[in-house]
Amino acid sequence: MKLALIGIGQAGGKVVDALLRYDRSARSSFVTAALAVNTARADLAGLELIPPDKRVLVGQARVKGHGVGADNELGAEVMAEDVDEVLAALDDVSSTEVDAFLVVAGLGGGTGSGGAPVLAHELKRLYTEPVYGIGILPGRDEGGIYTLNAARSFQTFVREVDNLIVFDNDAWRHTGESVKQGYASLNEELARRLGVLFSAGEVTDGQVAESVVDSSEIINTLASGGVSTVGYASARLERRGGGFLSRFRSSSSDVDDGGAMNRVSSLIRRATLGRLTLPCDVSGTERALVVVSGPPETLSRRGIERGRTWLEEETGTMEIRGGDAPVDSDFVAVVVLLSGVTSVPRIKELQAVAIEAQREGQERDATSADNLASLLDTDDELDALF
Ligand SMILES: Nc1nc2c(ncn2[C@@H]2O[C@H](COP(=O)(O)OP(=O)(O)OP(=O)(O)O)[C@@H](O)[C@H]2O)c(=O)[nH]1
Repeated sequence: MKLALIGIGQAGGKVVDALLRYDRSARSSFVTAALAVNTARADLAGLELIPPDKRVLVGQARVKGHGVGADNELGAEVMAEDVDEVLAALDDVSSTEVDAFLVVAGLGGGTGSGGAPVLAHELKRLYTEPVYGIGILPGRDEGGIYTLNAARSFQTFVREVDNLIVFDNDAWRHTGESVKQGYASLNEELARRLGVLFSAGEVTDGQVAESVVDSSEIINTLASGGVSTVGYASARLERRGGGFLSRFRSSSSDVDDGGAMNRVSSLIRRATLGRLTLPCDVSGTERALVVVSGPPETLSRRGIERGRTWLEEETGTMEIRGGDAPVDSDFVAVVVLLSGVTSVPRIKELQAVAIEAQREGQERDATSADNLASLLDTDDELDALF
């Protein structure tokens, strides 16, 4: 599947960099265009793989390249003011080369949190291709403002995109490690999962899949809308004698042997029941997609079928697509995309924060109205005196 990636804010830019790194190392070429947008000049300069002419500084007139300091209303305003500059950087991307747009942002800060929904809205207005979001939730230890930003931005972002794939930093923090210490490994983890998913169907090294996952299957799975989460599991392969290439010359009787079948079906279970990018109860899933990637002889169709049947029971949905993606690798990897998940404790928690913030805002407004009324009363009394 061919994607145009747009990373907004620091987290967004770094995740897009990580996706480019995956794309190059796996020689998968699912990235057609990659763009970084930020209000902070230094964050753009710190990126590695996004070409310098595809790094767009917005809000210069307002914040002079110094960032918006976690003010996501300001982040939204500067994006709205400078959105034409961002769209101009996408001008050379022909929509025939792109199957979808992917807008990536950390939802706890200011630039990405405020800007991503605004840009997604514009992209949807201008292009017919789907616009997906990748939203990164803050760690609980990052403080109230990050949680509040994420709570507000999440609600808007999910409305503006065709599907929001969520990564919860909090669920991925290693014990004793702050979220910041682990960013590089978190980004690599997310890039690996999305990389396997989106590179499915893109021909690598002339390998042909038995039952290809093409872009329309990814699009149909994500068409449930709402929120998605991604699971992953992999197994290292034992090298057989006769050198690396001999694995690709195995006879057809090896192709669907019991070992390969069990390996694939158990990887599908592990990917689903292991740590998801956004932990949730999988029984509230609307649609799912399974991608099994590895050397051709390890891609057992019966294993995929068995895994799909199990996933149908586990998720309660019949809308499960699946297929393989042959690659020259020492691993078999499985990605499970669970789309339209509804039973997500972390989202419920954020919604409660958003409702509470709205209630406090209304109370504050009501209190200021009361104060105003009492001031008016005083004025009336004063008027009465004179
Ligand atoms: N997974 C991941 N999360 C990140 C990364 N960098 C920052 N974050 C998270 O993203 C949120 C902050 O967003 P940033 O992207 O730094 O902020 P910004 O959008 O640049 O906005 P401002 O700095 O306020 O202008 C926090 O919750 C961070 O934990 C990263 O490289 N990977």
